[in-house]
Amino acid sequence: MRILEEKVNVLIEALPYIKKFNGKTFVIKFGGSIMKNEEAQNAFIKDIVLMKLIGINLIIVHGGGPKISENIKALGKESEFVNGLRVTDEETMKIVEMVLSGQINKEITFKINNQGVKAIGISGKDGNFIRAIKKYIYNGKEKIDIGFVGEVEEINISFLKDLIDKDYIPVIAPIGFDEEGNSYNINADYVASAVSSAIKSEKLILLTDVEGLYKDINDKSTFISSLDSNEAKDLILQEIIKGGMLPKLECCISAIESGSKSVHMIDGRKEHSLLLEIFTDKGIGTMIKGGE
Ligand SMILES: Nc1ncnc2c1ncn2[C@@H]1O[C@H](COP(=O)(O)OP(=O)(O)O)[C@@H](O)[C@H]1O
Ligand SMILES: CC(=O)N[C@@H](CCC(=O)OP(=O)(O)O)C(=O)O
Repeated sequence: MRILEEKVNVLIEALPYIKKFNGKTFVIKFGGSIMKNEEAQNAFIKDIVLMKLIGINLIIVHGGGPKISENIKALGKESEFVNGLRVTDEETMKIVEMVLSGQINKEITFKINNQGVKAIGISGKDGNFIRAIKKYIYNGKEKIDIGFVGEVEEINISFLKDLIDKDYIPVIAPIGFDEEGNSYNINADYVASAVSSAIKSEKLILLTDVEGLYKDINDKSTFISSLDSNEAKDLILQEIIKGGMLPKLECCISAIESGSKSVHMIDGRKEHSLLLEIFTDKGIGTMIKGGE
């Protein structure tokens, strides 16, 4: 009897959120660091299907960094990163496309379609979707060339809206193009943030391999469950946030400042973390809201 009551309570707690989010659009980034966990990946697919069936429009952007590195290693080469971005020569770009567009994108898309919900896998090269420009890194003194690494210049919003209007879940591989015929490798957080900004999504949700944001990653008591974009900027200015979290947090701030209502960073290793964040009062990760 108690179990039944608990189940009913879960549904009742979710009801206002279900009403609130019906017809709204969420952009969800599925990070490569959690892809090796099969259970978490299957739970993610189920969460996506459920959210779509209750009327939320979804756009998925996926990563795949670890799998790209594995493939590069199999060729006897080492991956090289500058400021968290992969140095991408011509040969590396071919591997990036093969892994992201050819493999991971199709795997996720197929799994969603198999559950009876329509998904369509695209990269930024399909439908002129992500126009990119070459990204340089500045180290204070000079401009560093890291090859075919891009940043988003323009998102083809009407193409995206057409897919959503036809009830598809677009599943996006973070690869861009330019008019000269170049392909670009773009960090998936940047693509998710740019897509979220372009369509002014209700939520941008980044699934990663950490519970959320800590003031000090070595002290679990410093977990931050909610902050606004000004507080997030302060953490960066004070150099409290470092490493892989720095570009991620910058993406969150940029999405908020361009019109996304909220950004959530959640632990993709935890099964059904998406549902727990969206449909419970307390949530489980870090939520960033617009500044006052
Ligand atoms: N202050 C912080 N709070 C949370 N995570 C942090 C922080 N500083 C660094 N990190 C690291 O950032 C990592 C997430 O970034 P990243 O590896 O780029 O994720 P992904 O592959 O999902 O994009 C975490 O695994 C964590 O170790
Ligand atoms: C330029 C750059 O670094 N691109 C990334 C693209 C994949 C990605 O972003 O994957 P994760 O989300 O799993 O890190 C890379 O080559 O690894």
